[in-house]
Amino acid sequence: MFEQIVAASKGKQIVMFLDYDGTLSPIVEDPDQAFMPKEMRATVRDVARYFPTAIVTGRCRDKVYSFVKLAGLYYAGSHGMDIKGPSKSCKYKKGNQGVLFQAASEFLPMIDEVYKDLVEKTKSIPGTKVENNKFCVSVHFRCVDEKSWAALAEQVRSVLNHYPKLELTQGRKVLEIRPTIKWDKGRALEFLLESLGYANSTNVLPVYIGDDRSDEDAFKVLRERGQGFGILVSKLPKETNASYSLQEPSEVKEFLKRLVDWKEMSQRAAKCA
Ligand SMILES: O=P(O)(O)OC[C@H]1O[C@H](O[C@H]2O[C@H](CO)[C@@H](O)[C@H](O)[C@H]2O)[C@H](O)[C@@H](O)[C@@H]1O
Repeated sequence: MFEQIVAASKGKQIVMFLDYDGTLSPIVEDPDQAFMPKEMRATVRDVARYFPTAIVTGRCRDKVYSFVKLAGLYYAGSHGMDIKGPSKSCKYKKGNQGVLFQAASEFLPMIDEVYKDLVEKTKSIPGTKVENNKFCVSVHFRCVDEKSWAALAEQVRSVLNHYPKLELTQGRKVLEIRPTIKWDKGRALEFLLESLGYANSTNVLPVYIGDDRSDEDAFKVLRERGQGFGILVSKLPKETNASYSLQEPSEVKEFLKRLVDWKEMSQRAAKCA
């Protein structure tokens, strides 16, 4: 896989898109404890030195920033509905990037309301955790007894019946509630490529690494564009639109390190030539 990606990048700018949970940080029981290992942070910092890099996540943007803590990156939170450019000087950044795009601002009051309703409705089911991700809400059932999963899903659906403008999708032991707008991680990827000046460019090679169903929207965009590569992080074989796979975050780190080493070496070689 590494060799193919490097070969395909000849004469092109690699742009890196990285999902957070299950990709940069191992899955843990408590979503508030999903810290990014130090070595991964250092690796992502190096990646961003050589390639425009974006974190694309279902999390609230501020929350994921509190885990990643790197200023030179793009952050697309709430499944890409909340996009911000690098906060420190960056060679790819055009002017003061600030908030670049918020796809669902009018949904904020509704999301706050549904969050409160879900907390109230699910509090009787032990282990449930409801997370407010600003433009979407996650209802976690990783710590819920399997016997109660159906009851929990039923409670969530009963709340959502009052919100026809919100929809339900499922991730890794999590029910995700989001606005029914035509926006997802795939659209966010396209938006970011455009913001970086690569809208219809053939001189770009986007690489998207992710582990969950919502990442499939981005893999699909890459496949349809016939451009770049999706890399699925999974221990098990799965139906996917990704081109390649890695088993776990530690393999993601090794792949990213290799990419940085290769870039450093080729820049050194170019200087000596
Ligand atoms: O797009 P992502 O960055 O992958 O976000 C998807 C969900 O990730 C988080 O939940 C997942 O990771 C948790 C921590 O390891 C784990 O406890 C949970 O079971 C996983 O589903 C995040 O907390 C959710 O809000 C995101 O929707």
